[in-house]
Amino acid sequence: MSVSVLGAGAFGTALAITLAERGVTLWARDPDAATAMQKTRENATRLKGIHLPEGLTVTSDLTTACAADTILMAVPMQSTAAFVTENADLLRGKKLVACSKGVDLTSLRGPTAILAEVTRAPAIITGPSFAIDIARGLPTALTLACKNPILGEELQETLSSATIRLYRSTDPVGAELGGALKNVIAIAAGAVMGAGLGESARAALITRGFAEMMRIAGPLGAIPETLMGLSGFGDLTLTCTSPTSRNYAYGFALGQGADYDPTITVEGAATARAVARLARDKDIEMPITSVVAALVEGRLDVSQGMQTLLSRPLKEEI
Ligand SMILES: NC(=O)C1=CN([C@@H]2O[C@H](COP(=O)(O)OP(=O)(O)OC[C@H]3O[C@@H](n4cnc5c(N)ncnc54)[C@H](O)[C@@H]3O)[C@@H](O)[C@H]2O)C=CC1
Ligand SMILES: O=C(CO)COP(=O)(O)O
Repeated sequence: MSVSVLGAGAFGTALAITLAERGVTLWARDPDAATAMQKTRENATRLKGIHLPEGLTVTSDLTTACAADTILMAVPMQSTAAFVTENADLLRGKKLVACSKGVDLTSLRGPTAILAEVTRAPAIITGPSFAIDIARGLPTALTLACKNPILGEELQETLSSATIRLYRSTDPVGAELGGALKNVIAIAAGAVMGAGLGESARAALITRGFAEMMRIAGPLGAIPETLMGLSGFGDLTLTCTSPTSRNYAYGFALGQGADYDPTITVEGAATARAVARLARDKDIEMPITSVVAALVEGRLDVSQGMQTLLSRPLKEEI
């Protein structure tokens, strides 16, 4: 099975590094960046100081990259739909594995629904994993979800490595929702810490945020229990507690009233807005997600957001 990774950001590059032993092609859209990476054996903008092993070839030629039979899609969520439409002929019928986390703001779809336009059983790799940890060869466990159990097993074999342990699932919708929704809660957790509201408040937000994740999972077609695994609870734990997370760091900046570099990928910002719409359409209560959407859109500040959450009517925990 030949493998390519599309998208030479931090995560795409990290995944390609782990697959280099078996041979892998990494596609970067910028020809100059691709040439520099191939020559210097480093992705200096995203993973400075990490060596790109010999088995990893970088190209900006998409046709060459898409000659592989298995393709990992690591372009950010909000660019995925346009990318798939533009390159449908190259992607059609391939074994496609989504690697992004989020919900498309225009169509309100997750990555596997978008990939399903061009392939029958799209898979997803998701779970607690900072790109830098993967690139350094630190141990990581992730979920590999695919509706087709035979293809899921094949991908699990191909994409596991000495340091990445992949657990199989046949619920790609649940796996992708876990990864998408945890980023929204991570923004909230960061905001609480940035505003100095304390670790107890953060623990409450993580727990009530997880309740929201579970509440919307079933109505969106997921098996809710999937979100109790690596792709949901696991990634929620990592992202809500680490300043390495861009979503957490963005929330932290909001909490402090500080600026945040708009060129940094923060998937939870658009996803909060998309999920708030889905929740409204389906009449599902998601107060934390709604507050994060309002923070991102500048309709509330953190103290107003917290007041909104605290002033809700008292209720049973479940
Ligand atoms: N960085 C991390 O630790 C992890 C990231 N992810 C997910 O991976 C996805 C990608 O994130 P990162 O690699 O971290 O982002 P990044 O910001 O490091 O890189 C994004 C890359 O995508 C490229 N890109 C942007 N728009 C594009 C388009 N229209 N066509 C082609 N290429 C395009 C950019 O040039 C850049 O190289 C996100 O959904 C993120 O949630 C998942 C797990 C870990
Ligand atoms: O998804 C991630 C870890 O699993 C990376 O999180 P950030 O996108 O918030 O940096």
